[in-house]
Amino acid sequence: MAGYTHSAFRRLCRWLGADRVYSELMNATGIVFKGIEKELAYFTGEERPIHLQLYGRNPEEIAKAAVKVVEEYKPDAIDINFGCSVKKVLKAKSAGYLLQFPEIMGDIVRETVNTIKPYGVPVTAKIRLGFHEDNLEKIAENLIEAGVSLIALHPRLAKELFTGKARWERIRDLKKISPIPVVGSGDVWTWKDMERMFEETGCNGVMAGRGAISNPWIFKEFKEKRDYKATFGERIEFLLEELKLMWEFMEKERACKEIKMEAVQLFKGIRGKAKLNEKVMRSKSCKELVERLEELRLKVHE
Ligand SMILES: Cc1cc2nc3c(=O)[nH]c(=O)nc-3n(C[C@H](O)[C@H](O)[C@H](O)COP(=O)(O)O)c2cc1C
Repeated sequence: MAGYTHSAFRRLCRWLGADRVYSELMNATGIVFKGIEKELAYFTGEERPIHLQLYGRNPEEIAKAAVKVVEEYKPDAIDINFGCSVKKVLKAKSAGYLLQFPEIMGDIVRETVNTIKPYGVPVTAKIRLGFHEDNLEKIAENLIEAGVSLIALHPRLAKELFTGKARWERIRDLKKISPIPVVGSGDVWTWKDMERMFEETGCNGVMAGRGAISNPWIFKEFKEKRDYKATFGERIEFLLEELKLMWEFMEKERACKEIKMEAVQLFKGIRGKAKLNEKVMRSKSCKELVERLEELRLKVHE
């Protein structure tokens, strides 16, 4: 998930029980013309299996970007994003915009599958139901015919963004017609939602999105089949650990800015979150941020 699920966060999720992870989406045009952004593509062996995710508009360009990424990073799969519907990508007529054109989606997958075949890396896709209207069957047919290996479905329309409810029954419909694995996404807030999605849809995998950002312990909960409310101290430890891991591949001050977004998410379930957010957000330098987090950690242990 853009802005959150870099290598550091993914490693922590794997340690907490996630079975596989996806990178943030990366722009194929940027990769072809400017090179790969290390902060987005970087991962360690502990994260495997990992899908590195691309988005774009032009089949040849996406295939070219895929070759670059595969040669340099050797991911377990290349995923193509056809779901993102933020203004910037829609303006570029890419990602979620393409849900209106299932044939082009098929062309993109076919070109990428054929181009990276010699490397033995599968191509997967992340989709929504359609753009203005639900076009799932047509989209799935084109992707499957083009050789996609797995489809992850967030069953909302692109124009709906995150409004309304994810229509899980459409994950079940896709599963019924699909000869390849189907992963369900959408409104998975607790480990019980994960269980329910498996049961109600018959899907092969469940993808935790926003629920994992505010509660990465969701994976541990699912594995252990029990509620686990992480303490305040554990949340602070998580942030300090994440920051330390981020410094491996991200400039120090930048990492400190980025981690603040995750802090806000992790403090959601905590009493006195407004004060905490202020304390963390107001820190003006990396040094100050770390000092404040360390201080909060000590308070817990007092
Ligand atoms: C801030 C944010 C960033 C996201 N970035 C990505 C992304 O880079 N790639 C992707 O496939 N999905 C992305 N998603 C969509 C999620 O993967 C997921 O499909 C969606 O949030 C629905 O699941 P949820 O209700 O469990 O969050 C993003 C969602 C959010 C809220």
